[in-house]
Amino acid sequence: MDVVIEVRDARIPMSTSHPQMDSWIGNRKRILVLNREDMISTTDRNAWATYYARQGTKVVFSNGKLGMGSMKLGRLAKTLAAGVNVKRRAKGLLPRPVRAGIVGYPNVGKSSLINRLLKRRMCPAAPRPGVTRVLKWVRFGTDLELLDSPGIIPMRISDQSAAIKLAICDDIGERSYDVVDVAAILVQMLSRLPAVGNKALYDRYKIVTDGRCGKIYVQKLALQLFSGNINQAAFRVLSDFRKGKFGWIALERPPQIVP
Ligand SMILES: Nc1nc2c(ncn2[C@@H]2O[C@H](COP(=O)(O)OP(=O)(O)OP(=O)(O)O)[C@@H](O)[C@H]2O)c(=O)[nH]1
Repeated sequence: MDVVIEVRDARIPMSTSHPQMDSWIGNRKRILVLNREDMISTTDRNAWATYYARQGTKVVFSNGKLGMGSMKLGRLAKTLAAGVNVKRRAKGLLPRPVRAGIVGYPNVGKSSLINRLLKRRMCPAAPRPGVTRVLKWVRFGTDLELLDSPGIIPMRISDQSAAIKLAICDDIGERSYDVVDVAAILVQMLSRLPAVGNKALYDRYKIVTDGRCGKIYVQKLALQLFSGNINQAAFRVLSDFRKGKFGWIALERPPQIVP
């Protein structure tokens, strides 16, 4: 690969950053993509844009569902890797297409971004993690080749808070977490987020939060809507969050900015 396009979930850019990514990328050029930009607020987006600009990191915000950002990504990849063909020409070799590898956690939108760029459904994309299973090269025009890759997660996620956020955002498989525990933590997180708070939870479910125990809240929701089935209640809370029923909000803000 001449350039690596690392895709992260804009709702959780830190938790979707693989601890080994830097060592894998080495000296290759990198473009950081915060996908799902439609799932965060403008304030969140600006906070992340400022943070990365201060670090001197190139970042592209994108929407893999509608295509925003994909053309910019293609252009940037070609520009960053232009040096490849300068070197080839100097050696008397013919130019070749620039090779850009798209990497990142499962379900962050890698395949969707490629499909949007190509304006064709070349790579399978679906609303669940683990859809892409093999590496696949696809050609974009005459001068860019893109590599779609299966989502990668660390063997062990030692940071529990990151693991929970990955579960909440549907970026890891359902079989790897307890849906009730995760929904209970989500209720607590939402009740503390200024952009959501207890009122938004009450408006949606007509249940008052005690601000401490998310599990009791999910149990109450189960009794109210699902004949006591706590799993179904937990799924409802998670799916409401993922559908933006509490508003579009990031679960992570840049380190130096207090949420
Ligand atoms: N709302 C929204 N949905 C998106 C966006 N990008 C992708 N999606 C949706 O998210 C789901 C997952 O997208 P994929 O492109 O399959 O994700 P992936 O990273 O290739 O997933 P793996 O195959 O698990 O590695 C699909 O249902 C997409 O339609 C986005 O920017 N916004």
